[in-house]
Amino acid sequence: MDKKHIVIIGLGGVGGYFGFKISQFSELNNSNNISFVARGQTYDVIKNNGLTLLSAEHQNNTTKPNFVLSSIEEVIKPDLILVCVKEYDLENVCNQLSEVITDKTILLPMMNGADIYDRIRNIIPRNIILPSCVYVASHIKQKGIVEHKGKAGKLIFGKDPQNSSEDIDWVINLIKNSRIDFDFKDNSLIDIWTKFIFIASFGLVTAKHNSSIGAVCTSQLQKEEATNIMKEIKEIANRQQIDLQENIIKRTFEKAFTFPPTTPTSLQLDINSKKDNNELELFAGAIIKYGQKLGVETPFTESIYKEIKATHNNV
Ligand SMILES: NC(=O)C1=CN([C@@H]2O[C@H](COP(=O)(O)OP(=O)(O)OC[C@H]3O[C@@H](n4cnc5c(N)ncnc54)[C@H](OP(=O)(O)O)[C@@H]3O)[C@@H](O)[C@H]2O)C=CC1
Ligand SMILES: CC(C)(CO)C(=O)C(=O)O
Repeated sequence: MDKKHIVIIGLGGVGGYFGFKISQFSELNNSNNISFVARGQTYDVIKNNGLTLLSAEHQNNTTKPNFVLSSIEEVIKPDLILVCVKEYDLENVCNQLSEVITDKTILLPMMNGADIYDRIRNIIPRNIILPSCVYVASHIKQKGIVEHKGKAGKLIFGKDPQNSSEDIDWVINLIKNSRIDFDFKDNSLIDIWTKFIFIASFGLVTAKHNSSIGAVCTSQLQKEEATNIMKEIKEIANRQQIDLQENIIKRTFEKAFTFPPTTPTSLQLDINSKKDNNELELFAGAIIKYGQKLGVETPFTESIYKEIKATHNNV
């Protein structure tokens, strides 16, 4: 069988977890060519020491891919690209990717957000893009070293609505062989919005209070704030005929209870650690824009958006 060239862009929490599994499987079986694209210090560390994943799932916690590249320009004939960057880097990454992909390159974004497929499609009009969402609690411990906590990460991905008859069995097999917990759906839209309702509400509330997933489930105020945001997102989904479960809010809290209570969200970490960039626009900005477009009032999201902006100098 032909070896495939699989490229992972962004070796942070998500790329460092899912990309690690794909790379280590291919390394052990010599089954594919793997390239990691990392920048700055992350590039130096991975080039010299490989990528380290601290996780109860892996005794051997290092993987060395076939190639470590310091920029997307160096990517040659990729078959599959995992895009594992934060939303504020997405357009920059896609613009660079459009220069190196072939007609056959498949893109698998592993990101939060309800509009990721459309944003990639705006820049890359014809390739197969597999819409997805991921659940995993993992973060950069130090550059090139990723730490995973709690349950196994999960990937839910689906057919490209624009190219639904294309054969992507090899991608599904790759994910399966790499021992990634996954579901593959004909249509992954409901799953993407199910994740969005969870992460947008919990992300915004944990960011505002610098709290945790457990605190949003147990504090009366935080629970109420998250519920109000969820109601707005549910209405936005309804208007687009995305049939979220009737009891989605209750189910979302049940799902949240399955995380260790002290789990932070990535938005909370970024905002409260005063990083230069964060994904506030991916969550609050997107809800407000969808609301304006679809005629749905979003007062609770607007208010938390303003509060976070007013109280965090980095936003
Ligand atoms: N972490 C988590 O637990 C979860 C995160 N998500 C979502 O997944 C997405 C990715 O998040 P996460 O992995 O946490 O983000 P991280 O910030 O941990 O990692 C993103 C990485 O992408 C790198 N990067 C960005 N642009 C480029 C580029 N042009 N070339 C090479 N590397 C690049 C960044 O490099 P640098 O370090 O130099 O900035 C960074 O290392 C987000 O949408 C997030 O919301 C979803 C589920 C869980
Ligand atoms: C809550 C969590 C960890 C779940 O995957 C997440 O998606 C995030 O923090 O962005």
